[in-house]
Amino acid sequence: MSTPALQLTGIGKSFGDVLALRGVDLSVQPGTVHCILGENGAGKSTLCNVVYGGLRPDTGTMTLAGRRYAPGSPAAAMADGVAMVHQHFSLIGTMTVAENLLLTGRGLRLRRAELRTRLDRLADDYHLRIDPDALVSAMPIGARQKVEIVKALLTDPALILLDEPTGVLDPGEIDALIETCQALAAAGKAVVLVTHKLGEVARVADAATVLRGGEVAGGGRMSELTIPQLTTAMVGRPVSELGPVLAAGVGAESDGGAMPERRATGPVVLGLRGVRATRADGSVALSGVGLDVRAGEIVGIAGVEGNGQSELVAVLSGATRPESGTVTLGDADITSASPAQRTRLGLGVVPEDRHREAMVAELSLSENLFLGRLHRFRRMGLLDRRRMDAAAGDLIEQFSVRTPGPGTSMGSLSGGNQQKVVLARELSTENLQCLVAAQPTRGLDIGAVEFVLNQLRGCASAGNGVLVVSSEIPELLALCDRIFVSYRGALLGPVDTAAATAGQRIGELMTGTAA
Ligand SMILES: Nc1ncnc2c1ncn2[C@@H]1O[C@H](COP(=O)(O)OP(=O)(O)OP(=O)(O)O)[C@@H](O)[C@H]1O
Repeated sequence: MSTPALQLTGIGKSFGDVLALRGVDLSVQPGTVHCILGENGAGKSTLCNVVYGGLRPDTGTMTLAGRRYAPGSPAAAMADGVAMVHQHFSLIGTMTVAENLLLTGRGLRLRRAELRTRLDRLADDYHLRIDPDALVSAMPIGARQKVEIVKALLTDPALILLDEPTGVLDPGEIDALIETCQALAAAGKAVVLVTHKLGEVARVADAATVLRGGEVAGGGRMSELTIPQLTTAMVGRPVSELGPVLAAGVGAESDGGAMPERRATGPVVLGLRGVRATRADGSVALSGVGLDVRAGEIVGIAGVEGNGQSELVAVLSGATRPESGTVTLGDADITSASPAQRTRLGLGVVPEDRHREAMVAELSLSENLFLGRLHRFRRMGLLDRRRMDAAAGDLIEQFSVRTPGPGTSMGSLSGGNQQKVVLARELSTENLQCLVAAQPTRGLDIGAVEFVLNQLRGCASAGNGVLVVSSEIPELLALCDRIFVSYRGALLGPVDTAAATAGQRIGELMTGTAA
């Protein structure tokens, strides 16, 4: 075996009382893709940030290509040949791709013409073609992700860390990213890929390491490992106990039982009639959409990113006012209602961009759980924090949020745990009639995905309507009574989810190749 591109020995890192990493040993070979797996809060991002110089480890040592390595900052890590693509995007939306890259490349003294040559080379070598003149805010999420990767590669790193890059991508974009990772490894670079998706691990990893509670819980070369072994190390229980959707995802049998059967017999709780909306650039986002969601049913919306799904959720949440058409919740016309009024009327919304739209990083977990509902805990004008924290404690336990307690700041939770908090809040909306959930399982570990799917089923079984917008077709098929496909601002379908060909039919509608 050659000298490892990266070697970690006994790395430990705490945040106050939270031991995020304990005694982590890791060896990444050059020319390989090394996947890091683990439940939400297992320490994956912390590990990447330690290697990238954003965090200093409390214990342990690192070597890079055999040389002692202790970066004091990301700039120092970059100078040593390490690059990182973070979970959250860092591009400036009001600037073009080239402007963003030149800003990053300042330290490299890149000139505009030289940048174009470099971009052409990266496009050829790593399947990363991007339009330098495109305005970032107008680009779909998958294209922005590519720009983030290009930005990281401009320094020609020997080691590149990708922290959950595929969470926001659709299947076609994931295929492209996998090709990029393989091309990077073929060029001799070491790629560290954090992911929750075991299908990707099976396709792309040469080696894998599982973190659990900040410790290495398993891993090795993929030629000597199976996906069910990795899953067991990750969740700490046998794969046979996973539910059917997830077991299928890891290629295992399950005794998790059949899907519950439900009938859509209730009244319409959420209704859209002739809803039209346009984007900032004047293009049509929703072209007269009509949809009914009934009490007790789960309706799914699939679609390739950029076909109107995000705008549909924005219209439902009250973030965007439609140009024409109506939206009703139960008997109430909520077309012009504010987000807060919608919450009071019983609409729960889990937006796609939770980080920006659904949480306040500086506030505590408790405050985030009861945002807009603090009146419940007021007594004679004063906030009864003890009662609020106790109620938060119940939700934290119910949703297995990994945190020291309800007073912890929301921003210090791991990405997946932040998401669980938003779900917990919206599912516990008072007088809930309908829940709208955009990409509800994005960024969650497989145990948490199973939990969320069961919560959504439970929400419908309790007599609420549920509308799920997701790019995860197997999850939609396992969950929904009816599925529509969002295509160029219209809803196509519904697709009969009981039909054996449902998945194929959805794929055809998504890509516009349906007869
Ligand atoms: N800046 C911080 N301050 C306090 N605690 C932190 C901070 N960053 C991370 N943590 C804690 O360290 C632990 C590990 O978090 P980390 O983000 O590394 O997990 P992760 O495996 O990347 O999770 P996810 O899959 O949800 O993104 C968590 O308990 C998290 O709350």
